[in-house]
Amino acid sequence: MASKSKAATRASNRTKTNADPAPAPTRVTRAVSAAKLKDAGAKGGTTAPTAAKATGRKPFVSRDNSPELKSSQEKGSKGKAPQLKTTMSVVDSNDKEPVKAYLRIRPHLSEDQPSSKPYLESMSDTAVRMVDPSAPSSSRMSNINPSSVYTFSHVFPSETTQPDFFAKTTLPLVKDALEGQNALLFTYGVTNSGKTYTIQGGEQEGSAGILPRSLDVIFNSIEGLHGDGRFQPVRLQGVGLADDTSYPLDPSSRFRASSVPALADILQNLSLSQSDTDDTTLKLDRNHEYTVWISYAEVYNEKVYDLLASVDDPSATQSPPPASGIPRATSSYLNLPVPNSQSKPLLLTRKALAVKPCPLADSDSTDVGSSGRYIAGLRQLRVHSAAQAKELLRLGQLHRTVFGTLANSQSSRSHALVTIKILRVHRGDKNDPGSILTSRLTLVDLAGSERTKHTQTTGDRLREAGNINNSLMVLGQCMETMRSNQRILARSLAGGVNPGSRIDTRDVKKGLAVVPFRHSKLTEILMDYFVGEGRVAMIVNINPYDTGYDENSHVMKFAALAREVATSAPTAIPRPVPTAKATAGAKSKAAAPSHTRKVTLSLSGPGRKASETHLEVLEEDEEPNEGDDGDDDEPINPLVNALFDEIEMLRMQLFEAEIKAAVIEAEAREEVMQEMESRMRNMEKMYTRRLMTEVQQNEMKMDEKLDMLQNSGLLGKRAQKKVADSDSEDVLDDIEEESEVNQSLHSVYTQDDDDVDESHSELSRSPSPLAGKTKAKTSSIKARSKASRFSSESDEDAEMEDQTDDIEDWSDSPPGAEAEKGALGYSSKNRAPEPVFEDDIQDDTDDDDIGEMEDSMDGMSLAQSSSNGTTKQ
Ligand SMILES: Nc1ncnc2c1ncn2[C@@H]1O[C@H](COP(=O)(O)OP(=O)(O)OP(=O)(O)O)[C@@H](O)[C@H]1O
Repeated sequence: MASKSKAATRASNRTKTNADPAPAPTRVTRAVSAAKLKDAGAKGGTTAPTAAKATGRKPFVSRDNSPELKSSQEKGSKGKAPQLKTTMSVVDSNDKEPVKAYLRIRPHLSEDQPSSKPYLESMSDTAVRMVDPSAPSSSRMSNINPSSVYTFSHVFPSETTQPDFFAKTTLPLVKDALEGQNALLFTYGVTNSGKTYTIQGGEQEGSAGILPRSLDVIFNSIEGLHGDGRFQPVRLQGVGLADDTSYPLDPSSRFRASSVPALADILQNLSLSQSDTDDTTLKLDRNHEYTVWISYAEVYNEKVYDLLASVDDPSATQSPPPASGIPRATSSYLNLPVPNSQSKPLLLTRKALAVKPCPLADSDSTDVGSSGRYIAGLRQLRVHSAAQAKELLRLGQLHRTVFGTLANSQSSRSHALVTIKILRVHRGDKNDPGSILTSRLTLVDLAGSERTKHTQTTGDRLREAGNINNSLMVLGQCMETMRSNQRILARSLAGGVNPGSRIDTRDVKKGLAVVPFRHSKLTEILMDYFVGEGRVAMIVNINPYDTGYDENSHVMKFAALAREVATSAPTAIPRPVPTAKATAGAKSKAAAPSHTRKVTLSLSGPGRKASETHLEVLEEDEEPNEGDDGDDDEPINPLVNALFDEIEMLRMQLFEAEIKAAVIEAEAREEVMQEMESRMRNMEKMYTRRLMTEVQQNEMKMDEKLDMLQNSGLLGKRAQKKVADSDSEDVLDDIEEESEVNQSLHSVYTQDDDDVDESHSELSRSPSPLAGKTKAKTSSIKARSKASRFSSESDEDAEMEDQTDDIEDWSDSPPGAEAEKGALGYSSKNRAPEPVFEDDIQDDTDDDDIGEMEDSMDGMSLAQSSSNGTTKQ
C-alpha cells in the first residue's frame, strides 16, 4: 500500500510535468542563468552557472522510506502541522524517490528441459514467493515463510511481451530524458537469465529490446525538431562547441561492414533488428530542438573501454567516397582481414580509459568529492535517426563480441553501458549555449552475477569473475551505505521535530559513512545517478528453471536492498558555457601496454573451409592524465586520494586472498576425499584377501586333521565315529569362533595377550596322557602356522593399521580442518604408525586355532587310547 501511494505521488509529479513540458518557472531560471552564463562566457571562464549552484544538491534523505518520519508526519498532521512545516522547509519531501525494481521472469525455452519445477511463483503484480527446493516438502507446504516473499515495483511474468515490458519500465525514463532529466536503468541477474534479451532483444519479429525501442521513441518524438548540432555534449553533463571529431553523419549514412571477409564475418550477427521498430511517439514541446548523441562503454576486468573507439571517422578516410556519395562508416577492428593460421597473428589493441571527477563547472554540486565522475576520452557520436543509432550500437556490440570472444568468453563477462545524451535548446535561444539542457539515459547490461565458488573458474576466468563479483558487490555496498545514511538522516530529522527547532542537515551529514563508489569502476561511473539527480530503475532478470536457487535468492536480496535506496528526483538544469577549450577532442598518447592475450579463432562457416587464425589482444592501461579536455585539474585533496587508493588496493588484496583461499580449500577437500576413497578401497580389497586366506587355511587344517585320522588306521568304527563327532564339533566351534571374530573385531582388538596366554594354558591342561607329546607337536604346528600367517599378513596388516589410523583421524577432525591443514602442507602420510591391535588379533586368532588343534589332538589321543584298549581286550 505504501509503495502504491508513493507511486501515485510520483505519477502525479510526472503528470504535471507532462501537462506543461516547458513550465514557466524553469524558463525563468534558464533565462536568468543564461544571462549569467553569457557574462561568464565573455570572461572566458568555465565556472558553473549560479543557477546550477543555487539548485545545488538536495538533502540526502528518503522521507518515503522512513517509518519514523511517517509516524512523525502523522502526529504532526493531527495537531502540530505548523511545526512539521518548519522541518519540512529544510527537506523537500518530493526530492527523493526510491530506486524502482522490476522483476522479469524468463520463460522456459524449448531447447533446454527444466530440471525441476520452478521454485518461484507470482503472488501478485508486485510480489513473488521463492521456495527453497532443497527444503523438506512438509515445510514447503506449510505457511509462507515471509523471508521468501519478495516485493517489486512490478513483477513481469514470463509471457510478458517486449513492447509491454518497454512501455511499463523504460518509456517513462525516455520521457524524462526528452524533458531534460537523467535516468539510469540496469539489468541484474545471473548468466542466461535474459539481461541481454531485455536490453537488446531477440531475433524474432517484435522482440526488439528496450534499447532499440528507446531510440525509436526518441526519434519518433523529435521528428521535425532536430537541432543543427553546433554544440556537443562533453564529459558528464557539460556542453561544448561541436568540432570535427563529433562525427556528424549524414542522416542517410549507414554504418556498414566491409565486403572483404573480415573479423566481423566470423562472429555472430547481432539482433538489433532494423525492421522491428516501436511506433510510440511522445508529445513534446515544439518550441525546442533536439540533438541525440550516443556513447557505448564497456567495463571489463576493472578497466573501461570505448566500444565505439574504433568506428572510423569518414572525414579522415583517405579512400575515395563510394559512388553513392554516402560516407562509409566502418570499424577498423572488424574490417581487418583475418590472417590464416600460418601467418603472423593479428594484433588488436585497445586502450583503457580513465574515470575522472567531473569538474564543478559541469556538475550541479558545490563539492568536488560528491560530484559525478565521467569516462575521459569516451567518444560521443551524434546520430540523426534510430536506424543510424542502432547500426552504431550494433557495431559497438560487435566490438564487444570481438573482445569477449577473444577472452574466450561464452557469455557477457563485462558490463556494457550505453548512454543516450539529448541536448535540448529552445528555438528562441538557439544561439545561447547557456540555455541548452543536457540529459542522459544510461542503459546498463551488467555481467552475470553468479558467484565464483559456484563456477569452476581458474586463471583469467577467475580474475574476470572476481572483478565482476567485486563490482557488483561494491554496487551492493554502495546501496547498503546509502540506505543506512538515509535512515540516519531521516531519523535525525524525525527526532528534531521540536517547537522552533531547525535541523541543519550539514551537521548530520558529517557523521554519515562514505559511500564506497570509488571501489569499483562501475560504481564510479554510475555514481552521479545515485548522488546527483535522476531516476534509477533496476530490472531483475530471473530464470527459475535452470539456475540455482541460491544464486537467485542472492539476486532477490540485492533487489530488495536497491528498493530501499532513494535517489534525487530529477530537475532540469541548464548546463555551463561551452568554450573552445572544452571542445578539444581526445588525443591519443603513448601506449601503456598492460595485458596481452593470445587467442585462436576457428574460422568455419557456411561455404567456408574450417581453419584457424591467431590473434593477439593488447589491453593498455589508462593514463592518469589523459582526458578529452584539459579541464580536469580540480583541487582534489591528494591525501584523500592516496588513502582511497590505499583502501582500494588493500580491499583488492583481501578479495584476491579470499578467492585464493576458497579455491585452495576446495582443492584440498577434493584431494583428501580422493585419497580417503582410494584407501578405503584398498582396505576393502585387503580384508577380502585376508578372509580368503583364512578360509583356505581352515580348509587345510581340516584336511590335515582328516589325514591324521586316516593315517592312524587303527580307529574302530566307534572310535572313528567319536573322533568324527569331536571333529565336526570342533569344526562347528571353529566356524562359530571365526564368525565371532569377524563380527566383533572391536572386542577382539581389545583383548590382551595375557588373556590369550591364560586361556591357552587352560586349554593345555589336558587330562590326556599324550598331552605332553601333543603339546610339543602343537607347539611346532602353532609356530609354523603362526610364522606362515604372519609372513603373508604382516605387510597387509601394517598397511591396514595405517589406514585405520587415517580413517580414525579423518573421523576425529572435520574435513574443513583437514582441508585447511592440507592447504598448509599437512599430509596424513607423514604420521608415524602407532602400535596396532592387529598383532593382538593375530595372536588371539592363532591361539584360538591352536586351542582347537589341541582339542582335536586330545580327541585323537583319547580315541587312540580307547582303540588300544579295545585291541588289548
Ligand atoms: N523473455 C524472454 N523470452 C524469450 N527468450 C528469452 C527471454 N529472456 C531470455 N531469453 C533467451 O534466453 C537466452 C539467454 O538470454 P540472455 O543472453 O539475454 O541472458 P543473459 O542474462 O544476458 O546472459 P549473460 O549474462 O551470459 O549474457 C537467450 O537465448 C535469449 O534469447
